Amino acid sequence: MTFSQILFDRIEDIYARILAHPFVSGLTDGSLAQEAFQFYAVQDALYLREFSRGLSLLAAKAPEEDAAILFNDSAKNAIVVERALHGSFFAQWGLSSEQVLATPMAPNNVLYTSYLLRVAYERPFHEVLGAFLPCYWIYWEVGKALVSQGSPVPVYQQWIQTYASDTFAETVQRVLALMDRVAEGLTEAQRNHVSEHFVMASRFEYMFWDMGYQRQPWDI
Ligand SMILES: Cc1ncc(C[n+]2csc(CCO)c2C)c(N)n1
Repeated sequence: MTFSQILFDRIEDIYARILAHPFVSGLTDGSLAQEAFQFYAVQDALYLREFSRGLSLLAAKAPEEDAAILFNDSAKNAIVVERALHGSFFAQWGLSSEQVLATPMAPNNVLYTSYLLRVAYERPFHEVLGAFLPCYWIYWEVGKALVSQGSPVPVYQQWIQTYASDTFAETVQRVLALMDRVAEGLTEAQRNHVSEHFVMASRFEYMFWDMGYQRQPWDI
């Protein structure tokens, strides 16, 4: 059993809850309210800016050149994807970049991005990798799970295809291979730290979809 398989076993329940969440099932059956998807997409643009900064830190800590290339590319890509969102989805909805970037972050988005950046600034490479891995892996798994059903809503279909694409699959497989290679040199205690970050970030992935579905307000 590879280390990444052990990691995925730890989030089996979280992953099942993600697939069953009405935000995710609503993408394929078309029942997800457009307003909830819009809320999610705006929050995701804000998330991607922070995530990209975290990836730059991960690249700076990379122990080998190939890993540095992978995460520097990904850091750039997260910003390119954020801008592409502005150019397509947001333009269709009549939202300007200024409006999107002036939107306050919702509570679960603050939680998730603050956690990622704290780990990225403070912890060693293997732990940062554990925290950033669910972002790649869960989106790929969800993309693969949804693509055969597709969506009657063109915007949702476009979203599904992004994450079920071969180019995205290739990136995720590289990150997974790196995780397995890095794990070979870790002690049991170090592996446990990786696993704790992996589980925590996976919880935040669930909470991010739930944030979109609820259009999560600040209660105070
Ligand atoms: C909450 C949230 N989690 C994961 C992703 C997916 N994702 C974002 S950046 C990136 C790698 C670099 O492009 C990946 C896989 C997302 N969009 N939003």
